Amino acid sequence: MKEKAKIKLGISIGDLNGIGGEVALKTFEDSRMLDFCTPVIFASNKTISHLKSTLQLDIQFTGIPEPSKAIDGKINVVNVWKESPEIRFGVEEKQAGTYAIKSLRAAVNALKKDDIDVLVTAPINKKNIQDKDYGFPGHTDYLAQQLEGDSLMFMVTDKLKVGLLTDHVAVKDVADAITPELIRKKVMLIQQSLKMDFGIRKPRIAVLGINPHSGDDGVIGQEDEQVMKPTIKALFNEGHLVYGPYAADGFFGSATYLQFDGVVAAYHDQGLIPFKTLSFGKGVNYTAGLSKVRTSPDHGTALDIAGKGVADESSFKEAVYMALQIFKNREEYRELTANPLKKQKLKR
Ligand SMILES: NC(=O)c1ccc[n+]([C@@H]2O[C@H](COP(=O)([O-])OP(=O)(O)OC[C@H]3O[C@@H](n4cnc5c(N)ncnc54)[C@H](O)[C@@H]3O)[C@@H](O)[C@H]2O)c1
Ligand SMILES: N[C@H](C(=O)O)[C@H](O)COP(=O)(O)O
Repeated sequence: MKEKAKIKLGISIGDLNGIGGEVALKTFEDSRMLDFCTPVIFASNKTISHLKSTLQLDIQFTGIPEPSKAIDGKINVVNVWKESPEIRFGVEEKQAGTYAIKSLRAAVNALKKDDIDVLVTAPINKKNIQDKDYGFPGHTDYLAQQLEGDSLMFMVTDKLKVGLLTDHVAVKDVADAITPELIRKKVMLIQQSLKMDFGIRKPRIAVLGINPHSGDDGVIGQEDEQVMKPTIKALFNEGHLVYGPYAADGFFGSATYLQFDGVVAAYHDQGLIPFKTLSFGKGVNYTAGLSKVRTSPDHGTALDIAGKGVADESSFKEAVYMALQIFKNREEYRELTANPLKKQKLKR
């Protein structure tokens, strides 16, 4: 029987002065990882050689002329640039951001052309990536523009999956941004992702309130009364297993989150502080809702430890596993939903 082709996993290298290259390469120091996928790193042979020797990494890689030529069983490197940009670990500077975006653009182009199947992004610095051609606060917004679908910032582990109503939005703009339409759209994206990407048939979803104590019946702000409650009730009445709004502090403090398959947080830090506190190093940042799969570790560029060889690659490894699992789950979901009768097993 013909062996199924390995999933091609693209990697954008992130900020060159940060820990992205280190955690990505450390992940593939364990050659067993090549049994699960074929990695394709978007950077250059010289840059990867430099990282390898400076950080004393035990990897072998192969330069390939283009992503479609990736070889199974190898760590493939595409030459996105020919020059050797200086790597100055720990330094926040424009040049590192420029190369991060070159790598990301090349990887996303390959993803769109199906030269790679999934993408794992190493962290970028939001300030030094800004220029006239790239005006996004992070990967999520760029991918939303480049790929089909509506994006959702979804932070995931086995036990906790937190999706955001508003992601890279300034706190002063959060309340105005949260409308019944937005809540409905994001809740539906979370529900669909839990079904299609994580194989949960009837997901239970909790929504967190915007204000302290979900507003205490209108004593502290009106948003929970006027926007959150009626929208959640309407969704529930339509048959969706959506509950809330829950006061965020007690919800996490009492571990109520364990009773739900997904949690909807109103804004970035409401969701990401508990998420990272509970699972830093094991969590994955997944961009749900789009036509292609992109994951990322749960940390940033960590300039304070860059180049020291002490960065922990666990979350990057989880991001790799999760991208592969979601890709497979989506294939299975497509098969099942394309012809639901075909797969049913008759019980006699
Ligand atoms: N996916 C992404 O591109 C992404 C994600 C988060 C933050 N960022 C960006 O990264 C930059 C720095 O952000 P930050 O300082 O808030 O967060 P950070 O995650 O980079 O660092 C926070 C702390 O955690 C430590 N840390 C992070 N990853 C680690 C690892 N793998 N092993 C050991 N220690 C680790 C750091 O040393 C630091 O002390 C910002 O520009 C931010 O926007 C990017
Ligand atoms: N909020 C994300 C986190 O803390 O992990 C991070 O900034 C990355 O965002 P993008 O995936 O949009 O780059």
